[in-house]
Amino acid sequence: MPLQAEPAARAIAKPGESVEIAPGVHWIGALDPTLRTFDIILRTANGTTYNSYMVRGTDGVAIIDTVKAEFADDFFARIESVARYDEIRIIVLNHLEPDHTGALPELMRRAPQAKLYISTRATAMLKALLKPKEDKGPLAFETVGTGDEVSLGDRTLRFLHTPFLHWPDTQCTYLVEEGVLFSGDVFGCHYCDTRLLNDRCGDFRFAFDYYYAHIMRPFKTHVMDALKLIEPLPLKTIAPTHGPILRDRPRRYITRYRELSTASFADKIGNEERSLIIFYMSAYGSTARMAEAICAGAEEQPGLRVSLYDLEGGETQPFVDLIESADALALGSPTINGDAVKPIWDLLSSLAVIDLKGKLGAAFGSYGWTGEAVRMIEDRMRGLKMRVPVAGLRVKLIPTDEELDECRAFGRDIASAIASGEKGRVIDFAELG
Ligand SMILES: Cc1cc2nc3c(=O)[nH]c(=O)nc-3n(C[C@H](O)[C@H](O)[C@H](O)COP(=O)(O)O)c2cc1C
Repeated sequence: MPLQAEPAARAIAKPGESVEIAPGVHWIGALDPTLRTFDIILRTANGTTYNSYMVRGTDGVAIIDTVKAEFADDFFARIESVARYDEIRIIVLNHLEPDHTGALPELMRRAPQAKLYISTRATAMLKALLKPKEDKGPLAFETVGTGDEVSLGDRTLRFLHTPFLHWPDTQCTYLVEEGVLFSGDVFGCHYCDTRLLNDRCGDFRFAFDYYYAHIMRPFKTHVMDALKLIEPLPLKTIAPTHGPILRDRPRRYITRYRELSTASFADKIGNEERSLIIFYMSAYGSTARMAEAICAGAEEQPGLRVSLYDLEGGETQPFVDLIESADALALGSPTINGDAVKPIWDLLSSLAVIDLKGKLGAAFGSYGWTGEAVRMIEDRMRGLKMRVPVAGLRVKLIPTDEELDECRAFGRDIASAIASGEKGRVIDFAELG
């Protein structure tokens, strides 16, 4: 049974109408059902929504987040169906991503008396976003952190500092009296359904997990910190900025986030040993022979599990979990037209969702005349904040017996670098903020 069966039981998002999702709390967002690719990297099956909310108290109105600029007309029409602009005292921005701040400048023009509430980390971003003009006076905004509150008379908005979910400036906002958590992109997903509510719309579980995997996964440790703040809250509804509003058993989604954030592959299967994974591509077999010799050399190190994969025709996606729990990654590519081959780049780009900082990287490959691939792979590894302690190994055309000995030595050197490094890495996002 839904906890919040009324008043939204029969709600459906219609043009120009808001939807009441809890007493005095209205959805005033926008639907984008034809979208199929979001932020270049994400696919969506049936579009997305830009959820924005209005809270009415005895002492005025608050707007929580806005919508993407192209959908501003829908947003303003929905506001006008439930409030006058001169009633708006508070505008909360849970993070400043353009899909939730596109309509902000126009909202500020229509409701100039309203004050903005943002996290401290959002200050510089807000100024960059709005480019305040000296002659128009200072921006009316206040920075807030965990536990800070703002009152609407009989309604209280309390803020939770939840940085990096998934922007540095992310915060969540909790409506104390109704137990509604306005969670920003946290617990959101790209799924568009006019029925809006999780117990009424279609099955979106795949979209929920997919969104987590691509958007929240890089910030697992921050997800865990945020859950510590969110879990103790009495909750009736989670109101995210994308996808269904989670009013039916909202705690299921918190539990799911905890599951997805705690269980790394290594945690699930146990990983006492250190691990090196070698991936390679080879057109004529030379880089393959190097890879086998490197594998043999590395295997001489006790307590090191070495895996060897030919990327030919293979998918890179299944390897992402494996790489996340490995200590080191060695990539082998021949130089083809002055570059490493595409599957190697595909593998490297698929790793953007995991934290590679401090993980050990090494590169090798056969070449004919210029041999750029190895250096390029090493540069990319460093760009991903991996350590590259052993200089890359190149062999001209077919490796000789002596060169295969060098490959074995290269494998041993990688193994010793793994053995001397510390297992387990500390994720430090401070420099990003
Ligand atoms: C289409 C093609 C383009 C190539 N381009 C380069 C190149 O730009 N620079 C270079 O050093 N070698 C180049 N080579 C030579 C390969 O790197 C060399 O044959 C290497 O030994 C192949 O390694 P493999 O047996 O692991 O495939 C090229 C080879 C082919 C077939």
